[in-house]
Amino acid sequence: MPTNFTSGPVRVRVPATSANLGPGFDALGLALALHDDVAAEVTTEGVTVAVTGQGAGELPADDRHLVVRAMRAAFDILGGQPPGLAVECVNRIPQARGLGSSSAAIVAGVLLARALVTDGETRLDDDDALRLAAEIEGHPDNVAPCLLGGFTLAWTEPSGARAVSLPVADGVRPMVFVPAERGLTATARAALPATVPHGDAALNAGRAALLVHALTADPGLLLPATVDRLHQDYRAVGMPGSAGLVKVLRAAGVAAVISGAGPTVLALTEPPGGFDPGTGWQVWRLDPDGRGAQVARGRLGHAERDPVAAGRKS
Ligand SMILES: Nc1ncnc2c1ncn2[C@@H]1O[C@H](COP(=O)(O)OP(=O)(O)O)[C@@H](O)[C@H]1O
Ligand SMILES: N[C@@H](CCOP(=O)(O)O)C(=O)O
Repeated sequence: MPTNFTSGPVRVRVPATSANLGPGFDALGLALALHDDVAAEVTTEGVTVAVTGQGAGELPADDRHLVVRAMRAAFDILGGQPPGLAVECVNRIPQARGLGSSSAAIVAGVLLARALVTDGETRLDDDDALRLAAEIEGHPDNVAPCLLGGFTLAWTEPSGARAVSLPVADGVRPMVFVPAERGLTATARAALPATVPHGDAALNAGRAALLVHALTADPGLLLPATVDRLHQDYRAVGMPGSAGLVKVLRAAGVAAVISGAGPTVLALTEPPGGFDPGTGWQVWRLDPDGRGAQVARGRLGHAERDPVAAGRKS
C-alpha cells in the first residue's frame, strides 16, 4: 500500500536517560526530566536540519544526522520515503556523556516518521518502535526509558527488544555530575572484556534484582543495590575523574554510579549537604521522567524553544 504523508509539522519531546544504573548493564534504565525537542515536516525535496543547543554547529545538517537516519529507517518500514524533509532540533541533553543523547535522537526520529504517515501507528506500533530504536542503537537500555518513561527493564528476544516500565519510588533523588570531556559509548563498549568471572556475574545478577526492589519500593537499599562488577571498573581507566567521583560519593553513603557508558556520574540519593565535587562538573538535579517520549502536532513553540528549561532543577 502506498504511503500517505500528513501535511504540516509534528513534534516530539524526548527525555534523557541513564542506563545500567550500576549492575543492570544493557538492561536497566531511568528516564530523566531533561529533554530534547524535535520537529519535522515533509517537504517537496531535499533534507534540512536546524540544530540549536547541544551539538549546534557540530552535527551534520543532512542525511547523516542521527534523527534523519532513524526517520529513514522508520520510513522504510512504514512503506516509503517522503520527497523531502525539514527537521528542527532544540537539544538540551549533553552529547557523548552517558545521558542517552543518541537514543533520544533515534527515538525522536522513529516517532516523528511514524507521526508523519497517516496510518503510521497501524504500520509501526509501539512494540515495533521499541524494536526498531533498539536495533539502531545496538542495545535497548536507553531507548526503553526514553520511549516509555520511568524505570525500565529491557531485554532482547530473537524477535527483538522488549521492555516494561515501573514507577520510581518517592525518595529516589537523581543528580547528575556532567564533566566537560566527552566519551563515546562505542569506545567504552570496546573496553569491556569478552568474558567475566562467574562470581562477578553472580554478584551483578543479585544486585540488579535488588535494584528493582530498591528503586520501586525501598530507596534505603540503593547503596548495596548499585554495586557492579561487569563494566565500571573496566572503563575506569578511560574516565579516571568520574571513577574517582563515584568512589568518593559511595564512601559518603551516596548510591552513585557511572551513568550509561559515562563519563557522567549519576547519584540516585542526595549527597551530604555542602558536598563539593571539585571543579569541572556541571551538577543538575533531575527528577525521574514518568511519561517518556511525547508526540504532538504542530511546530515547536515558545516552551519547546527555551534553551535551558524542560525539567532541569538546578
Ligand atoms: N541530538 C542528536 N542529534 C544528532 N546526533 C546525535 C544527537 N545526540 C547524539 N548524537 C550522535 O550520537 C553521538 C553520541 O552518542 P553516544 O556515544 O551513544 O553518547 P550518549 O551517551 O550521549 O548517547 C554523538 O557524537 C552524535 O554523533
Ligand atoms: N549499556 C550501555 C549504555 C550506554 O548508554 P549511553 O547513554 O552512554 O549511550 C553501555 O554501558 O554501553
